[in-house]
Amino acid sequence: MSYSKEKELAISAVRRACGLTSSVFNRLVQNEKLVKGDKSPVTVGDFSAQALISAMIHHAFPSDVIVGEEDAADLRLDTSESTSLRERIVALANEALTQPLVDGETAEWEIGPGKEQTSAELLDAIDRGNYEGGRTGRMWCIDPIDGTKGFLRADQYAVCLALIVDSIVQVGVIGCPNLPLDLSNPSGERGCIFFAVRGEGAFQIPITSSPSISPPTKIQIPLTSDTSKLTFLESFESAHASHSTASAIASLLGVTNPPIRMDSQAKYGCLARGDGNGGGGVYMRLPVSGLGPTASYIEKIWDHAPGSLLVEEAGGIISDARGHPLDFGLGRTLGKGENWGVIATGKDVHAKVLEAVKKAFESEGKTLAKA
Ligand SMILES: Nc1ncnc2c1ncn2[C@@H]1O[C@H](COP(=O)(O)O)[C@@H](O)[C@H]1OP(=O)(O)O
Ligand SMILES: [Mg+2]
Ligand SMILES: [Mg+2]
Ligand SMILES: [Mg+2]
Repeated sequence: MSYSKEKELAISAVRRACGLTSSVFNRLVQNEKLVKGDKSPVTVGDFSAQALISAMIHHAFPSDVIVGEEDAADLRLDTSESTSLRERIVALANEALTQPLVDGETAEWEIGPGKEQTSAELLDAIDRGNYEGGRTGRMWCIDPIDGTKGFLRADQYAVCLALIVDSIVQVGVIGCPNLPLDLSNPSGERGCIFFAVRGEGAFQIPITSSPSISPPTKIQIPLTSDTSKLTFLESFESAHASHSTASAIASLLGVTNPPIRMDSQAKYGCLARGDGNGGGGVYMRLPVSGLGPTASYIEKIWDHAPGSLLVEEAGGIISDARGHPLDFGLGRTLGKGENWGVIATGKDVHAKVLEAVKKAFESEGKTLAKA
């Protein structure tokens, strides 16, 4: 089955959301940030980008369901703080929704100029992301700002969108407004969109372009069997993934390149296009404490769905620390006790990396057997 309409929609929604989040960053004021129940931050950028993407999906594919990170409960409160946040979010989402189409966008299913949505419609669009997930059917998955802490630091973040059909990711798009097109030239042009459709390869385009304006660049993980040439791609935030276990694994593999520490699924884009020193990369995400059923954090599907397809289509393998595939059919998360971290790398070295993970765990007194 071809997913060309879904791909076009997803790229257009992600590009618009990236424009929105970049402009929000420049105008962000302190009281536009909330702290969620899990202590993580959420901004007007997260809410308005989810409203925008969800409204576009609903307009183009009204019967599809959506799993989105954010919900509008805090925006529906009858307080002055809530009212002013709501007004900002509605204005921002409408500004992005009604922007003129760029070359290659299809007027038939874009919302487009003159079609402002009401506040109620946009709050409902955010809450349409409340779907509980599951094994069957077509389901979109939105992380409107992945790496909100990076976003607030003016560092890396990503706007992430995937289409999952019967638990398999079929389309994945990751927009990275602050990522250099060429990581080895950090002062060069910034802003990349990565995209993949299952069976069709992985691609990068500049955020300022669209696939119909300039041909996308096909990207590939470099082939190598020499693990010592690998570059580790790790969370910037040491509370999100263990830097020390990653470093022990890197030593076992003979790695000498320093790790690239970066927020968000931008790491999957860097892995897929071969950033590092030409020897391929490893996305390494292991819990800070506990493992499997005792892990300190349960991974969410929106944090890995598009990245996993990008890696597979660029010639990589993604699994947990036991080598099990990620299961996107268990609900909104990768499953409590079902997922044991995330490890993604080129297919020639994946098995060797898993061997090193096992050894590193053994020396920490942990076992990969299910308790
Ligand atoms: N305690 C945590 N452990 C692991 N990941 C977390 C934790 N808290 C938030 N996250 C999520 O980890 C992702 C950031 O990935 P990375 O660590 O690779 O930069 C984000 O999705 C972030 O949520 P959010 O989307 O709200 O920023
Ligand atoms: Mg968040
Ligand atoms: Mg996220
Ligand atoms: Mg997020």
